[in-house]
Amino acid sequence: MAAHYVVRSVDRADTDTITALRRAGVASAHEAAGRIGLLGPAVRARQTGAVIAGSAITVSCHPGDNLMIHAAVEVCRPGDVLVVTTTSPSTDGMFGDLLATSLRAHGVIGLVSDAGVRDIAALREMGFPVWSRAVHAQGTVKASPGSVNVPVVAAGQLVRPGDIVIADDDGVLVLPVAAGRQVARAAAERLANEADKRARLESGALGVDMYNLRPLLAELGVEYVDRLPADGA
Ligand SMILES: O=C([O-])CC(=O)C(=O)O
Ligand SMILES: [Mg+2]
Repeated sequence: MAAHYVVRSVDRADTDTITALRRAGVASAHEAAGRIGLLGPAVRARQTGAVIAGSAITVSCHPGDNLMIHAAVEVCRPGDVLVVTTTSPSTDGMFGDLLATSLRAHGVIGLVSDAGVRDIAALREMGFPVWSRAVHAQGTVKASPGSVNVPVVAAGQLVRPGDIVIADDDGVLVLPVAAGRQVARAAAERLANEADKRARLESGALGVDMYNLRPLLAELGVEYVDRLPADGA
């Protein structure tokens, strides 16, 4: 039989790095990281406007069974984000407002789940942000073993315990702790640079000039014409 573990100790990123990455948001941090780390878009925000960043507590559950989510609560620390996966695909509603209440009591700031959530109105009402593959009322049991704080794969993305999780309306990004500071710095630079670009675009500047794209378009054989040539070619 496979071994199952609840691992208590997790190496987390420092608070300043996590705060800087939350400010950057998913898209900028993802670019700054070299366009890596995103979960697939099937795991999406179930509310509007929530932005979180924290340390991953990972949970590997049997499909249709939330036993290990309950087991995970006591190893969480304030600022953590619970990342739930199942060992085969499942959209069952294994998480709802009761589990959210329990997690919040232990300082957890949000849930990322490769499975389903339910009680979505109550979750929105209480302001506990969730990113999930599905919203589905299907009930689950507490019967099968799994693990807490082992590496998992969520929506195609490897997540290790303690990884930095950033989530907002654009999706969910996961970064290794070791990369955090450098990505936070690069993201801050990007944002400063974007402020300048935004101002220029606002005043009517064209991207093709700002980014010097006209030579590239010409090199790629893109021709400017007043009307489509008669043969359409
Ligand atoms: O209890 C469950 O199975 C999941 C749920 O609905 C909750 O956490 O409120
Ligand atoms: Mg419920």
